[in-house]
Amino acid sequence: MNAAPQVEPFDYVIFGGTGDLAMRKLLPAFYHRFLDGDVPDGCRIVGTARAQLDRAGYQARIHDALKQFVDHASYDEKRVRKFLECVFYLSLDGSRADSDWDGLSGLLEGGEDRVRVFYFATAPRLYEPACANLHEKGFVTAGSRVVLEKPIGTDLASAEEINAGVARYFDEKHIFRIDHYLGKETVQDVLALRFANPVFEAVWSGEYIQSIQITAAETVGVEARAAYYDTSGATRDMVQNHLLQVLCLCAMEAPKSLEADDVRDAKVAVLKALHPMTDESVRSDTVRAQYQKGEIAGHAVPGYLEELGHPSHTETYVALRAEVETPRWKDVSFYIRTAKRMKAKTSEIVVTFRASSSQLFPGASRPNILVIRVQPDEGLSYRLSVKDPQDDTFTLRSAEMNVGFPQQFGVRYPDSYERLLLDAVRGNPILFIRRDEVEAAWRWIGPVLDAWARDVAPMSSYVAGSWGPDEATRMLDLHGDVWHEAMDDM
Ligand SMILES: NC(=O)C1=CN([C@@H]2O[C@H](COP(=O)(O)OP(=O)(O)OC[C@H]3O[C@@H](n4cnc5c(N)ncnc54)[C@H](OP(=O)(O)O)[C@@H]3O)[C@@H](O)[C@H]2O)C=CC1
Ligand SMILES: O=C1O[C@H](COP(=O)(O)O)[C@@H](O)[C@H](O)[C@H]1O
Repeated sequence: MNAAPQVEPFDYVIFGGTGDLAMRKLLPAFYHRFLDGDVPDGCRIVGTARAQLDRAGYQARIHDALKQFVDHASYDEKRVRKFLECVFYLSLDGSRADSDWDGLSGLLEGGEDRVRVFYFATAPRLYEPACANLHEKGFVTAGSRVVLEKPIGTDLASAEEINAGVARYFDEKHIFRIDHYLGKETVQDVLALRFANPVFEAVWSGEYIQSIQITAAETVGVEARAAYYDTSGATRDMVQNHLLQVLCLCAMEAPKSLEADDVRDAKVAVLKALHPMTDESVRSDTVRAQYQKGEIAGHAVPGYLEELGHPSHTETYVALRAEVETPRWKDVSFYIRTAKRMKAKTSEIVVTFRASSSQLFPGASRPNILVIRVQPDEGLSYRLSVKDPQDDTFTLRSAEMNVGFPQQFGVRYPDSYERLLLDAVRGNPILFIRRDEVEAAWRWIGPVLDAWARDVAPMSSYVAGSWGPDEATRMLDLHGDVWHEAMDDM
């Protein structure tokens, strides 16, 4: 049962309402919230983009998108038609003052206090001019707020510029910088696991933990998003935002409370405690690579450069080793890895504990390993040592405790956007990123990107459908660690 407060009717304006994100994620997420009764009568969802399209044409596109992206069990033709009644479309160029802002006024309901969310599902260069127009045309009211998609900028300077630009028109408390990884239930579970379970709370430090790996592996290539991706790469697309946020949740000290700013203070403290990257550490502690042609699930797939059709220095794979310089994390390696065209789609956090110091079973026990399966198959597993039942001596054997959350709770695990879209309506910022977090993350990752741009470390390659380049295996080997997929041999 949802314990969050019911919302009053709201207006939600999606800039970029015809784009990939809106069709694949935002509108299906709204449909799910509608099914749950969280989009009450009187709500308006207004898609905007420059394309000339009428309302019926837009509704037809969404209809197709819901057929494609909503799971079979949740798709109900009658409910879809009802949901589409609250959807409108306006051809609007957010960057132009002479665009149809009056038309937008005409589509919105209510007065000053009605919640109006302006969601920017567009390239970040639109954020400031569109905010300026919203301000100029009188849309900035007590109940209005903006949601900004990532990436905020391509480096620290551009992020600062975008943040400052938006801040001219909206207070920080009305700016919701979305990071959909924070909306994932299993990412939020990191807090519950760490701070609601004394067993884990007690061992969550370098005294017991040897390393923490955070992986987001995808089987897809860059496909229709090639133009965007080639200017971004895996590090800007996934590490600067999603994976550093996950690292913060794994490494932070207990926040004073679950108030948004206490949690954000605790996260930003981690970002500031990351050991700065130098050219030397970029050489030893980073690996970047591009996929070459290969096979995924029995299908031949082209290499990145073939897919792109031109030369490129953009990485589709990145692995990094980071250190958090706080007493809690002395001598602990944090590994972050993400890539396209890997062997399997999986996002997970893998905690490797130090070997037991007990003399009773010298050298016999394998490390305990905790795996938080972010997606798919959301859940937890814990590998521990038990006595081998087939041996009369005290020989040890590994056993696994495994919890699958959807099975345990008998619920569908929602897409992260379902939670985040409504949190913006409720004005609850806990799962959104504060300005200083974005900038601290760029401050840390920037030197890696700069060093790569100067070719301080080489670009490697990996076969599509593999677990990445050998260089990444060697990077861990130097610290006595192995990637999760190779741990069965540990
Ligand atoms: N797609 C994804 O999976 C993810 C995307 N994001 C981020 O979301 C944002 C959007 O991505 P995505 O949907 O893939 O991009 P798309 O290129 O698919 O869509 C961009 C949208 O913006 C509209 N648009 C462009 N210029 C303007 C303008 N001046 N005024 C109003 N609308 C405009 C386009 O329509 P038109 O050209 O008709 O104006 C289109 O609807 C990006 O910042 C991306 O990084 C973040 C996470 C995941
Ligand atoms: O933000 C992004 O995330 C997706 C991966 O999200 P996930 O929830 O499926 O793990 C990634 O494909 C995309 O390139 C990136 O922009």
